[in-house]
Amino acid sequence: MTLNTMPSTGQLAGRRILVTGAARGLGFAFAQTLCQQGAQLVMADLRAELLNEAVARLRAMGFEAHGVAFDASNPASIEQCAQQAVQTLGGLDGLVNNAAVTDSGGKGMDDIALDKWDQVMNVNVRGVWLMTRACRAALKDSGRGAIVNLASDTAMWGAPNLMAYVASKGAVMAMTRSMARELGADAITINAVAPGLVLVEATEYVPEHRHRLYIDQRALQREQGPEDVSGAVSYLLSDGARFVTGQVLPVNGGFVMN
Ligand SMILES: NC(=O)C1=CN([C@@H]2O[C@H](COP(=O)(O)OP(=O)(O)OC[C@H]3O[C@@H](n4cnc5c(N)ncnc54)[C@H](O)[C@@H]3O)[C@@H](O)[C@H]2O)C=CC1
Ligand SMILES: Cc1ncc2c(c1O)C(=O)OC2
Repeated sequence: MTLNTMPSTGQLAGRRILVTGAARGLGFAFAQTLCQQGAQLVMADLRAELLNEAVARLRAMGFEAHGVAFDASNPASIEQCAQQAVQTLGGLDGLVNNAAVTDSGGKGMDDIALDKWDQVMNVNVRGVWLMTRACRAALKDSGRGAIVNLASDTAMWGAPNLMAYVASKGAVMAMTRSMARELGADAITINAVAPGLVLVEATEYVPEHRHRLYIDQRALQREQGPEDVSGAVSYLLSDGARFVTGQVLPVNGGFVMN
């Protein structure tokens, strides 16, 4: 029995959207919300097994979701993933560049390993560029293409012991602005969402005092969950945001403000 079958009235009704890093955490929450808003999805991730479970969960709710395993650090794999998404969905109206290496080791800047730095940059920065490029033609064909990149408010306040990650998310914000001016020619919007510290599997390791610091400094003094972010992503992919591009939207309960 499915209560949620194919809404035709949501703000994303009929939109074909690729969400990367959708096997768990924020990406999975986005996938669920976008489906609830009427979208058809390809969910892509490195963790194939976890991805299959995630796709099965959404399908069991009556949604149209497909899984594609890929590695965002591998240019050929990105190209293949984009092609498969376009083929599976019969075109593409939206892209959420959510996949990222979020564990940059928790080390101070003196101790970041060179290969960790390279991995963070290759996935979080180069991956966003290459996936956006790989999806560009299909998003142009859509006539209403929209892209959302995941930034982080750590890049705004300068979180310590996360320097590679912070640098990568600063790059995502800057790329979003530059790409917006190029993609405007194809009537494609591109924006970034910058969440604060969100309680998900990936941040379970974050010490209690860091969570406390975030909560105490927020205008809204409580923990942030993935469902606190998905509305912003859905909005930026929707027709209501058709004249919003090149922007970074902090979604953090009023921690850093811009
Ligand atoms: N959790 C948080 O507090 C915050 C997260 N963000 C951003 O939100 C997004 C999602 O974050 P989380 O759900 O916490 O992260 P996560 O660590 O669970 O990663 C998201 C997904 O990306 C996938 N992934 C990692 N490397 C990949 C690769 N090479 N190729 C393909 N997929 C890969 C993972 O398998 C995972 O399913 C990220 O861009 C992150 O930087 C931003 C601000 C706060
Ligand atoms: C350790 C840690 N602290 C704060 C944040 C993150 C994080 O991983 C993050 O991804 O966005 C905010």
